[in-house]
Amino acid sequence: MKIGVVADDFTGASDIALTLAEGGMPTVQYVGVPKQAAGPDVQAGVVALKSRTAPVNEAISQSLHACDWLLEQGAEQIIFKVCSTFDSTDAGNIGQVTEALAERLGEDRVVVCPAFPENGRSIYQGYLFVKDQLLSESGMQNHPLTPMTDPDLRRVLARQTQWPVEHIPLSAVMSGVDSVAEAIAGDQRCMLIADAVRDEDLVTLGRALKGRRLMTAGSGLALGLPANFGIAPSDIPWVGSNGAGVVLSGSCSIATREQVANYRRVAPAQELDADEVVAGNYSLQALVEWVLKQEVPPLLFSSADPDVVKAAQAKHGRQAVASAIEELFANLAAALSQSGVRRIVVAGGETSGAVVSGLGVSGLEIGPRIAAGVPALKVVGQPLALALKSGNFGGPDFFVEALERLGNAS
Ligand SMILES: Nc1ncnc2c1ncn2[C@@H]1O[C@H](COP(=O)(O)OP(=O)(O)O)[C@@H](O)[C@H]1O
Ligand SMILES: O=C(O)[C@@H](O)C(=O)COP(=O)(O)O
Repeated sequence: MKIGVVADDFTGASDIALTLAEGGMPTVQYVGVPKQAAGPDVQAGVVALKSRTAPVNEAISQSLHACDWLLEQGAEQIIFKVCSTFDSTDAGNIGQVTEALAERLGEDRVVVCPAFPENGRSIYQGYLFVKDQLLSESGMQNHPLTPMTDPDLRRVLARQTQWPVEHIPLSAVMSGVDSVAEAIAGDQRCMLIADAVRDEDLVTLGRALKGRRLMTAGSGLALGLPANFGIAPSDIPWVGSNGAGVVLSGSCSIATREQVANYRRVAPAQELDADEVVAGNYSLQALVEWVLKQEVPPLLFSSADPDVVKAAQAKHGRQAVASAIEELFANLAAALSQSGVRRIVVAGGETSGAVVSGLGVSGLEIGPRIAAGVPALKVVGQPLALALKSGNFGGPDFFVEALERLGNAS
């Protein structure tokens, strides 16, 4: 293994796994820290955790455990994969986990760069933009678990770490590899938010990071890394899994809500109401039976507008409602797969974490892209294909495209 990734959620893990696989590295996504060694051919290992919203100490211990396993597999470089919208709260935990990993790896100066231009996430003057809007005006200010209300990543990160936070401006990045290397060099330990607005900027940063032990990043920064190991881009083979399909959507992000609205027009759909979920009023068996009798892959969704989400949270508590919905999706996925469903499209990072845990998956083979940041996935040892879609990724017809892609041969 050359590159090891500690990913703070499951959609994020498959996002960066796709970038590394497209970059030519045989890549496997692990679900949690494996008990056994990685296969001898794996060049990039991505350990998917569900630590993004975990308490700081738990996130640190899970991340260190993952890092240690990756180092044991021979990883020369560790990426702490965080969200391209820097999803976190003032309590953490990107800063604290970065500190802990840096101490473990003996790294004093850590570049932090969540930019992902292909999906509209760029960083300029330390501010994160989503397309043409500041992060805090992009809809992410309404996220159910990690509302992002401050677009200045230097301030956001400074609230999560004792380390000084510095900045690598776009002018330095555009000046090339040497100028970035100069900005990274220094005696004082710090985290450096790096500007990047184009893929070329990420490639420059990636080249300047050759030999560094740690970086904290979105999937974009991985664009430039395989080349540091002399590896060239390649096509990813795929043999799809045909059979019954379903879409499970627990994401309340803007892109997902549009995808839900569109898919409802062409397929049977059932909304899962948060109050009813918390009250335990849904029968798993009835939902499974409903899915199995549909001719077109149906949609089950709890995705709702911000005012509906806020009302449910005020009534039941933010974490309680999220956990109840995640548990229902996890149980549903397990029951559906046991009943013969072979293609599952999931929308939402936390939701994906719950679903994959419910399915009892240990590893995922990375297939070709369905959309930027979203690969087709094959479950190791099960006849099941998955798509784990980040809340804000994918075009308006993503669910149709994903179901088709999962079923097809490449
Ligand atoms: N109707 C709802 N009310 C309150 N919380 C919800 C509702 N639907 C989903 N959630 C919760 O919101 C969170 C969405 O997060 P996630 O799945 O990561 O989506 P995204 O990828 O858009 O961030 C999950 O924890 C989910 O259980
Ligand atoms: O970097 C990204 O945006 C994604 O890879 C990611 O982490 C998405 O998280 P969710 O939006 O919570 O799915």
